[in-house]
Amino acid sequence: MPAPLVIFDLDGTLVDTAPDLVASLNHAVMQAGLAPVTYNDLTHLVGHGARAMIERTFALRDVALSASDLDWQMKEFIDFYHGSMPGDSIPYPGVIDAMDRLSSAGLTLAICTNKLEMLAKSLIEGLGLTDRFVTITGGDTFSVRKPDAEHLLSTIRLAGGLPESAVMIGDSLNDILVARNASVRSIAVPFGYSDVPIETLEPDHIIRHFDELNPDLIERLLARH
Ligand SMILES: O=C(O)COP(=O)(O)O
Ligand SMILES: [Mg+2]
Repeated sequence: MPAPLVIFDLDGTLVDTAPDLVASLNHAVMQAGLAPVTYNDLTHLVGHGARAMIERTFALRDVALSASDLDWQMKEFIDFYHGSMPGDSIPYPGVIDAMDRLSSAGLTLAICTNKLEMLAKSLIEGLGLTDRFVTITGGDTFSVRKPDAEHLLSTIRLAGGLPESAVMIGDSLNDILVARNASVRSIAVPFGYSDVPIETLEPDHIIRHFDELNPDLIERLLARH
């Protein structure tokens, strides 16, 4: 039986990336004449990767976006975001200690995010956290992304784990849905970028702070499987 595997979502779960996402998005869309977006807008824009975030921003402003404009916007967004990493993005309070507790107890850690894999890996590298994760997969790593079960199941396979001994931790609908679709236990956090109260997503468990994340909790959740 492989070691239990704890899989983190990235934006809004492991790292508070909102300031840099908003700044990079505005860097791109303001060049196209759009009014800047705010943190509150972000909860409705983030979740399906950069391309969807740009498309949703144009839709929010009721401005048409051609395929070539989208390519140009993507390049502006990615160059700005990547160029300023890690920027003002910081891991959420207590998450480093929580990862220490899990790793010390022999659990394995991975990341399953809808961010582009390259951006996710650069950010984690910039924060000095790369060595903590056995696998980091992004929205473009496979042909599908969260909430498609295969994104999570493939991440678990790459990490050498098993769905029945894995727990997914996330802040948004896609994270709880992908866990449910893959028959994997889920934990939700309330401090991320969900556009609805996380209780309504019906995760298996909710933690208010990473102080609550420990090997015992993971054991208990997996025992209920
Ligand atoms: O960047 C996004 O759109 C979503 O990223 P996440 O899956 O890490 O929350
Ligand atoms: Mg998230």
